[in-house]
Amino acid sequence: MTPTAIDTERSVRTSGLTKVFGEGEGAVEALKGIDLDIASGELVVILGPSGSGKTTLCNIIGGIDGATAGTVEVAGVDISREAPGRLSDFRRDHVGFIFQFFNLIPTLTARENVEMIVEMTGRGDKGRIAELLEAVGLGDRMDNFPAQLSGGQQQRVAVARALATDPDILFADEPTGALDLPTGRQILELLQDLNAQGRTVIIVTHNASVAQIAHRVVTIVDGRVESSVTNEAPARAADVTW
Ligand SMILES: Nc1ncnc2c1ncn2[C@@H]1O[C@H](COP(=O)(O)OP(=O)(O)OP(=O)(O)O)[C@@H](O)[C@H]1O
Repeated sequence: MTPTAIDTERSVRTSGLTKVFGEGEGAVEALKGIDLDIASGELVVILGPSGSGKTTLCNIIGGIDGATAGTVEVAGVDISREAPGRLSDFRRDHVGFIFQFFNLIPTLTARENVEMIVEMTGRGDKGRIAELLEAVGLGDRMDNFPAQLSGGQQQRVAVARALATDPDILFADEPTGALDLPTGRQILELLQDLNAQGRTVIIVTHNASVAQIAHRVVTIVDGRVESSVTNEAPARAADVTW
């Protein structure tokens, strides 16, 4: 599989993005003026050491958190000054999240975990849930609870759940962090396939090997973009090792 061609249409643009947590002496300036453009259909890996601001950046682009200063445009919408209610509409309509520890509801089956998102958001098609779970390789495990599934299988449920609302942009925060190498690699293959189908994919990680599959690697250090490097020949996820 070859990674998808990049559409020139812009998916994300941040300008002077700043985030300060807390006030006074205890204030932490997590982002110190981030200027970043991500094209529609790009697979971007955001790399950086622990505490550099990766998750904060992702949360603001994804509409989970607000900025202190600067602007954030996603899919043509300036979300930096949106009220919290409007931000949740934006998330529902445009964004899918995949987290390191899966964040599944333990008392719901794989199928019900995905169904819940469709019900909550009013987006997506309940009739497509079985198809989505099959597409992530869980056709025969749909009626299992999270505790009956391996870590990799749980992460697949999380991917299916993120896809259920048909988002424009998929965010994955350390999607391989809790997984062993073969299983983590399978999740990366899944993300690379979804990108090849045209979705913008943003992966946050401190695992430098994951960067090999990216069209572009953005390195964040101490709340600033240290570098943005285009990868002329992204690796196939199946070939990545760490
Ligand atoms: N809610 C918060 N309140 C106060 N400080 C915060 C909050 N969230 C993050 N921070 C601080 O902001 C800085 C950036 O944190 P962030 O989680 O974005 O880093 P990261 O690069 O994702 O780290 P990691 O790889 O460890 O997850 C850190 O100094 C962190 O302690």
